[in-house]
Amino acid sequence: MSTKLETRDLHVSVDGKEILSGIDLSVGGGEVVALMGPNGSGKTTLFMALMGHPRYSITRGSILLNGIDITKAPPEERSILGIMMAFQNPVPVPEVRLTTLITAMVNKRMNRKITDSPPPQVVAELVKSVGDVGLTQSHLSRGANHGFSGGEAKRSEVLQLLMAKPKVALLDEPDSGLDVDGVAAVGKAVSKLAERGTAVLLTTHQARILHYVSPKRVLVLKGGKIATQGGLELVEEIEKMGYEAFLRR
Ligand SMILES: Nc1ncnc2c1ncn2[C@@H]1O[C@H](COP(=O)(O)OP(=O)(O)OP(=O)(O)O)[C@@H](O)[C@H]1O
Repeated sequence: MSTKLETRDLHVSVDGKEILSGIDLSVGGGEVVALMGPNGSGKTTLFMALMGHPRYSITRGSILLNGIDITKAPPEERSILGIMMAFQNPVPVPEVRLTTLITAMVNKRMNRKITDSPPPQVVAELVKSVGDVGLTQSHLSRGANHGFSGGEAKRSEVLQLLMAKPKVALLDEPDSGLDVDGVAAVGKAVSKLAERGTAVLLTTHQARILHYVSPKRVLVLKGGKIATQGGLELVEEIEKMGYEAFLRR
């Protein structure tokens, strides 16, 4: 069955303050939906709520995965159901080598013991994917994201998604801090994820990555609400006008 993630009238508060006020969205397997909006409009808040972060309280509305209400599901359950997030500021995990982390995720997906050695085809795929995202084998043997440059950490997050093959991928500004080649590499990797059937929601402030991922829809958030939605033409308007004028038009 093809994946479908939906939110209905989603209201989210942080520390008692309402940040999102009635978000309705839907993203299906194989689709990319881009989320844009000025700083502070609520993009990260939406992703944290979708992941089930306990600080983000859902005060009204629901989150559905393939029609099943997961609004109250703990983060571990959402992860097991196949929802995975790449963070705006990836967290270093010095104690766990990147290769160990990726092997554990792949083993979990394949219902193997998480400490098992990966099968040869997975090793071959990992070697290729490391090259595709512009990292090197030496990054694999370092603590995950530990001492990685900003751009390397973003590439590492996308590498993890490529290998974990989640049903739903939430990418929070996957292009921030990346050089031109990095945006191309990450853009192509995100596109590959969608081609393989993952439902992709991504936030960005730049048009460039969207030319690689061809989003089905672009949603523009303002003050915790979807102000408008459409196609890539919205991105061109935002680039030309800036958010203030765009949202006033
Ligand atoms: N504990 C809190 N109390 C009050 N406001 C908060 C709290 N936590 C977050 N906010 C506010 O929620 C709003 C949404 O933040 P969020 O990080 O979701 O925005 P964003 O759209 O991802 O922004 P950016 O583009 O800058 O990454 C911001 O205005 C932020 O200051």
